[in-house]
Amino acid sequence: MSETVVVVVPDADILASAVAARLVVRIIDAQAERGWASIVLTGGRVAAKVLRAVKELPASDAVDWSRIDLWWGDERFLPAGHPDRNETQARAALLDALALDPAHVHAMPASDGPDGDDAKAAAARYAHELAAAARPGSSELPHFDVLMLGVGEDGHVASLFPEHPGVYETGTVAAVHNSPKPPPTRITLSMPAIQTAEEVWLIAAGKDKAAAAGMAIGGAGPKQVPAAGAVGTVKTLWLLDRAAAANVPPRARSLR
Ligand SMILES: O=C(O)[C@H](O)[C@@H](O)[C@H](O)[C@H](O)COP(=O)(O)O
Repeated sequence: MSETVVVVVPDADILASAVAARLVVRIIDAQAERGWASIVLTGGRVAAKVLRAVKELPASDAVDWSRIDLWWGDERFLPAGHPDRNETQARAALLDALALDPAHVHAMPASDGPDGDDAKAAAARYAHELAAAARPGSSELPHFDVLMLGVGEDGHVASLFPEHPGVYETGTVAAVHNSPKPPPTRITLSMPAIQTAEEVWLIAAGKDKAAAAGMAIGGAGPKQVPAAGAVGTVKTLWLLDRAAAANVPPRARSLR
């Protein structure tokens, strides 16, 4: 049974630093335990702050960045190198400064890639890439030590939006059209894929996220508030600043 822990820190800057420190330790532990780490990145402003904080963290030098798989939970379906792509922003924030093995950095396809502007074909390609790295006992997905997610004001995670077709996806990867958050076309892990991660970390800062965090932690339905469905097999971690935690029931809070 997965446990849910809610960690509340004073502000967005401290949140980014705290998540960065937690991520580095988690990667180091995974590499000590399994010789490898597998992390799923996300997009958005908070995620970029976290990655920048990792780059500034001295302990990041304790990570063997050649022994890690990086995946994405979603991507804006734009040409390679487009500044709005989550991959572009992650590379600028951190990845280009690391001695990563390029073969283990699994960016989602771009709209000028082998499938052109066919987002459905590009989603299928990423599903195939995931399956090719599947862990023992699974035919479709690798082991994910940590899957990070930002949280939208409407309660979306990755590119799974309230009552949008993607939240009904039963496969591992879906194409998203007419996204409520621009750009309109995206690729996203499905909720069932997200739920295979050992730990799911939901990271949100600011008062505009308070409603979504409060509803998700308070037990809202995952179709209406997708963040409510983003749970890990071992742990679900809500990492919030005080403003985003304003609606979280006190009983749910734990400063661990
Ligand atoms: O591609 C995206 O936009 C993200 O994957 C999206 O799910 C993001 O994480 C949330 O919208 C939160 O974004 P902010 O942290 O910028 O509010």
